Amino acid sequence: PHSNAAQAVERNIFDKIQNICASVVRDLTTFGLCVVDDFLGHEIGSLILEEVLRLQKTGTFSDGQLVSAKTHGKDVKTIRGDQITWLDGKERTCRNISMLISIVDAVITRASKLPRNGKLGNHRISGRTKAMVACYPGNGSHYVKHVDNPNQDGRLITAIYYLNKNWNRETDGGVLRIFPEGEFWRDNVADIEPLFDRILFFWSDRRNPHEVQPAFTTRYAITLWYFDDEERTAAIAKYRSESEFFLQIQKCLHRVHEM
Ligand SMILES: Cc1cc(NC(=O)CCC(=O)O)nc(C)c1Br
Ligand SMILES: [Fe+3]
Repeated sequence: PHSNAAQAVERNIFDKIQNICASVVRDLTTFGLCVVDDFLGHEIGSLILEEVLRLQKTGTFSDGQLVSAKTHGKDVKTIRGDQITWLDGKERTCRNISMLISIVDAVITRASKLPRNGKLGNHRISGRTKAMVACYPGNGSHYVKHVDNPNQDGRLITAIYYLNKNWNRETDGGVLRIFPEGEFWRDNVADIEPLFDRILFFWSDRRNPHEVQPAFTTRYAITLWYFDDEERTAAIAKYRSESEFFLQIQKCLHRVHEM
């Protein structure tokens, strides 16, 4: 039962989705990345943040990966890196995160269907990963420079929604530094602050190596990866045949042992 106010919010958001799609297509095509601020508005953004904080309190986050902090080349201590949990958006306790997911789905789906546009037009996007909710503990943990999809695993677009109020890069760090390929960028980098209610889209492949600089305040983000149909189908087929291949090898080795 939607109240009039909720209906008004929903209409407002779907209006916003229209013009966000156009800028996503234009910016992805031109710059390889797209930043949209004030994506859902303060109220809905805060509801999403509350759900993430509740998830963290109820301990659903995995223990962050252990990263060794080196000083003068010596492993001095291992610190906890980002803690993550995966949501498919159907969880009853995460209605607002589910709404975020369906809104980002709507943006990506519409953007991929916009008439005659850049590279996005040639891609059919019909699937995505679950939503990865990440929390950097703010103990100086960072994320090393990497490419999300270096070997054609099917992921075309990375979408990251940030939840950090009053973020100040000078004191809090945690900037996402992207090293975009492409004419426009030359040797420049794109420093993206993980600001509250900001969403970032970028090509997941080698066009966008990126790193998270050390964060000194707890840093939350929700990431979705959208699949290019063709590449994903091929990746699954490849994976199946490879695992089939390794199963054959194992059987042979097993027989050898039995001889
Ligand atoms: C687990 C995992 C996390 C990330 N996250 C980022 O790159 C940080 C983006 C940000 O929070 O600004 N990337 C990959 C390829 C994997 Br796998
Ligand atoms: Fe990444």
